[in-house]
Amino acid sequence: MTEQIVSLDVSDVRFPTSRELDGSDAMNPEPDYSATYVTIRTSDSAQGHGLAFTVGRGNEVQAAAVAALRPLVVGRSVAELLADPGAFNRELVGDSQLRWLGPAKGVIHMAAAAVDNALWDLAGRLAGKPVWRLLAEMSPEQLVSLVDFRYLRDALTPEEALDILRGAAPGREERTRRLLERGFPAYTTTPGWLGYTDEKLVRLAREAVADGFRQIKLKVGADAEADRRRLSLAREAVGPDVRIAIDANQAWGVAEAIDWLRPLAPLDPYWIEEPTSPDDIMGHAAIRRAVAPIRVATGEHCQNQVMFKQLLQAGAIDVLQLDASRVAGVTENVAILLLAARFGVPVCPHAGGVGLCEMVQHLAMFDYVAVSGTTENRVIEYVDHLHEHFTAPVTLRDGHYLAPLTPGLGAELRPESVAAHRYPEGPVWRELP
Ligand SMILES: C[C@H](O)[C@@H](O)[C@@H](O)[C@H](O)C(=O)O
Repeated sequence: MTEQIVSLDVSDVRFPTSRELDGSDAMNPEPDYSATYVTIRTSDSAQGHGLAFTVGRGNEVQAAAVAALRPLVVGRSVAELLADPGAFNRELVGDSQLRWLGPAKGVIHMAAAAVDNALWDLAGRLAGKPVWRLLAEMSPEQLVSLVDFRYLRDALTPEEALDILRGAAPGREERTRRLLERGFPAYTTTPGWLGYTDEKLVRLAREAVADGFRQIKLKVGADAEADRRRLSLAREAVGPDVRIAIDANQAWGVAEAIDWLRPLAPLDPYWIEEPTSPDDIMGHAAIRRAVAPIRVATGEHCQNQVMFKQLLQAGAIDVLQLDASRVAGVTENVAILLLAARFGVPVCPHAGGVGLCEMVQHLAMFDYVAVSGTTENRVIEYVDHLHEHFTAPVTLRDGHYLAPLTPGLGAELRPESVAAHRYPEGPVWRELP
């Protein structure tokens, strides 16, 4: 393989979801879903696609950050990059000038995610495999070579990572067979947005159960009395056996979270998600101790593998919600899956955004086949927004994600959708009142 990467294109694509869906939560009253959409092309005309999910105006800043990574990518040999994706990821994250903007956090880290994911998409397409399968067929040694252990060794050594992967190796084929047959369990956030009326919430909750979901999620944190009412309506609608997770999107301080959750406890919420600042590790630990048996979940705004390491070391979470575009792509997520396995904490990926369902399914499925080896207490989030814009949208059956078979990572947007939603010149935006 002598090809080179010849271009890296960045598009600012935005969907006016706040007007269409009212998909609001306590911290995002106008969530226009946006994607900083990345396409890398090789001299042989192969392509790889990645994206960073942002909300509305945030996409402007995000797109500029991805463009700043261009010199690290264009002109590089494809063979060299694919031979050692771990080394390439360390270059993206460790660039001696851009790391000043992080290091390894925020907009510049999400830019690295979009580029890393585009490279994995390219790798999957060249191999003719979906990325979950590409990863699941790599040797334990190859997988361990993806991980940057520099700041992880006190919690996870390369030897321990190898042991986890070698321990899971014998069952890989059987689990792949089961995955292809049944898919991976999902939960749905579709009924639970704050902007929905009680009637809509009840109708969508019932529909979710009829569609085979065994868990739904409700947004909370804006109005304590409304939360109690909505949770009891949802509980009545789904019955005692379907799990109801609740998500505060960082609305509370630590003591406030504990107080707010007390009257909700009799309604048996399964987990409380993002109860407080995503950076507050000790705060999450204190909330977890106070609200058990309600589980504490977080991760969609967790900046990097070092923060996840500390959340795990501090015993601060029961559920780890990795995100495809927040940390530095598939490569860093492999490290996070290994950390979670080391601590025995289930991974339930965050997917409430554009393109996240399409990407995170690969990570959860790889985890099942080759890392944790189980789907017990593991569910991938599903939200029914915007899948029609993707060339290979997710498929759900009976509350399960079916394993994707299309080569790559799934982040490719349909060219017509990009043209229509490009900001600000796309017709969808020009025609809005
Ligand atoms: C603005 C977004 O829709 C968020 O509300 C969403 O990502 C959410 O936190 C989730 O857990 O799905």
